Amino acid sequence: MEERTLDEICAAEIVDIRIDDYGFTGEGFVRVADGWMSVPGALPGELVRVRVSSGIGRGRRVFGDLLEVLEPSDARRDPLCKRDQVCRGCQLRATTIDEEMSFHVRTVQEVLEKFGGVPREELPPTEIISPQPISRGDAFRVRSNLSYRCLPKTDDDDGPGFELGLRSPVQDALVPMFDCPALTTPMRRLVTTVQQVFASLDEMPWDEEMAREAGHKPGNPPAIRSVRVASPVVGRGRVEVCLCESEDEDLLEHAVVEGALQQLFERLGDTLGDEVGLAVSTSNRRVILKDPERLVIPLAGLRLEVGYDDWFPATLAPSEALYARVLDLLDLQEDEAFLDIGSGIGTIALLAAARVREVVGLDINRHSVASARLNALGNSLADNATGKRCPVEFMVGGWENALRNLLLDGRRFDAATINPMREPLGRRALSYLTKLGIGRLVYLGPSPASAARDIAELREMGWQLDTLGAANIHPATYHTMLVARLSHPGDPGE
Ligand SMILES: C[S@@+](CC[C@H](N)C(=O)[O-])C[C@H]1O[C@@H](n2cnc3c(N)ncnc32)[C@H](O)[C@@H]1O
Repeated sequence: MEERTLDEICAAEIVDIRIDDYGFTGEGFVRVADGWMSVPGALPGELVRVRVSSGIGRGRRVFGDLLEVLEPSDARRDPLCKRDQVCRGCQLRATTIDEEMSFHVRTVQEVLEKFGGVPREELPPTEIISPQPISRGDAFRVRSNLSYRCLPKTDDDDGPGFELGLRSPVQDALVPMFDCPALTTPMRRLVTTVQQVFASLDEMPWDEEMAREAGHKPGNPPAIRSVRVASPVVGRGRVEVCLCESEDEDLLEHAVVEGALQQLFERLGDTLGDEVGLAVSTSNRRVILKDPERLVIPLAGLRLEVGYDDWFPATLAPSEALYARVLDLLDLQEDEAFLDIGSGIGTIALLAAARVREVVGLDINRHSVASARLNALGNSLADNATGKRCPVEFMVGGWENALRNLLLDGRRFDAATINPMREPLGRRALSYLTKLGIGRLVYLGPSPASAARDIAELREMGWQLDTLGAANIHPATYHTMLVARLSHPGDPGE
């Protein structure tokens, strides 16, 4: 606890301060006499020298930039990244693996106490779900969204004329990603190739700021907002050039046949290998410039095809560890029916199919449901022991409607998974679970706070929280996947 007030700290500009704790996003956190201070990159227990970098904001909080660690924590390690201080994409890169894991465990326990209404003494122990072994040098990310910026060219400047990378919260620059330690080797190679193609252009394409200044009018050159890159395997991947909004209805057609972008697409088309797809898109349209249109990712023994509109995991080995543990927790039996709620491209449903009698997946994204159906056809879903193929069905629908429709159709299930994005499902949707006969549930929550809110609702409906886990699916970052197994004794008369 820091005894100075926020006004005193702001007036001093540079302060030496002791970090109390972590904030929710992995930053160092200090309780001040009349508020809070957040210091990204500082660890609990450390004495650090900080430059105040913001005024007193909402919730009486100020931010500080870490200038020097005066007394380092035992949990501090070499971040193995030369851009750690300016990038901030990996908030836990300078901590030991043990510290990183205990951060995830704390996150899960804190949200359940705060938003889930579960007293600390009633929480089951929290297990860590992570690839084994994991080391500081492991890189896992197989997709990334790179912002684009055109740099003003001056006569005496022979720089590249553009930046492609992550927006830095610390400096006015994009952090290049070709040597990012979070990216897998296939990703680094593809990012390097894209970077080289941009560097070879005679003229740099417009960026978002140029488009904004020119007013998004028809006739203005199409401008690039970002470039999405994904590559799970060396030589296989896809590149999507995302354009800024414009009033030009034929923007995509113009982009492909005119000006600086035409050269970019031609060179990308010539340079990217046969198994790397290329597309150009605005927020509501996409043109495929080069096949393959679908990306194939090898995951947990499955061959999964992914369209441009599908969500798919950003990491492979950590996700495989997660899915393996989820299947264990479900404890599926061969005469059971299983429901995958938020099935995406079908991964959990297809993994469960080898163990049960019947599987249904549901998702609001019709593109993902189409991909999941394709993936059901493209993978062997037969039970190893009996050789019998389990019927797998995927349906399009929002949580509440889809669950109600299943109920109206007289469908019944024994076990389910829920894997939303970052929003809770809410009470009404969750109330259908027991009506559908579901007695065992594994909740995979990418937003631990939202998951905890749903768990609070479930507990009020008589569900019991059996086990808790913290999955480290984005190693070196603060992102925690909350994994909870719940069970319900069943409603008499249902
Ligand atoms: C994190 S992804 C999970 C995908 C899948 N379980 C997997 O592991 O590959 C979350 C999924 O929830 C779906 N979703 C989001 N909101 C939804 C809603 N209201 N109703 C149904 N599905 C929804 C998204 O389309 C997305 O595919």
